[in-house]
Amino acid sequence: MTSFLRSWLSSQAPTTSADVPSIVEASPVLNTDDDDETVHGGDDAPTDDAPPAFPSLNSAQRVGASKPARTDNALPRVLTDAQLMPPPPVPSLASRSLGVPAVSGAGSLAVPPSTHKPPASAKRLKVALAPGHGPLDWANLKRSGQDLRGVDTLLRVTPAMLKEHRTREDAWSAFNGKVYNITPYLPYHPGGEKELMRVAGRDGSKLFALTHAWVNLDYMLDACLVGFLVPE
Ligand code: HEM
Repeated sequence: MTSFLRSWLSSQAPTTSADVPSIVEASPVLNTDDDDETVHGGDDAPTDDAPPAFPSLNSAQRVGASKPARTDNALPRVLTDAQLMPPPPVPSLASRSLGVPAVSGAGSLAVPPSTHKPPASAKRLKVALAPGHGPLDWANLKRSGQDLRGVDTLLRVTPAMLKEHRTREDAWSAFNGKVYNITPYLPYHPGGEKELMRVAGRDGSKLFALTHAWVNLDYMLDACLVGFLVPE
């Protein structure tokens, strides 16, 4: 196209300087020639404001647009069962692995390791109480109004008097200045009769405090109070 214009201009008769160049209306120029010459501005550029062809005539967009487009009326293709992806297998409980390796790192959802370890010293052991001899049964016995003291009135008990009551059928013991008849409580003691009989006929305050100071002895044996420990 450019070479054609040049040859055309040179073939024209020379003009005088007085000649007024005429403005030629040019239509948008589309570079459809086979040659690779391009027009980018310069004297040969089109002088009007017509936009270039868009998309370009040889663009991929125009090529794609030549394909038949789907109309709105076209129904979507329904896939058959064979064409669909098969569903995942149903997880069976039997195939689940229970031996999941434990993750010990922080933030893990794994069950933390058990802290229920047996105590280092197995000195204090509870015994199996006979049926009907649980803590509630003892509480019910105390409320029953049954005489658990074995005495008519509260006594002043000396250590010598205390020493005389040291059999299973007649056991007294002193705890923190108070003397109790421990015989009724023997079958209810969670630590067993044998342990409790260790303090029969004597002051058991020290042993009691060493064993289970948190036990509310005064409340548990209030119905068994015999008297108060006094010096000889
Ligand atoms: C008459 C006074 C006593 C009362 C009222 C009494 C009461 C109790 C109670 C309520 C328990 C259960 C504690 C618990 O579950 O935490 C217990 C346990 C026990 N008591 Fe006594 N006790 C007495 C005296 C003694 C004495 C003098 C000994 C002697 C060595 C003793 C040895 C034990 C032992 C070994 C246990 C079981 C272990 C344990 O609870 O961990 N108790 N006693």
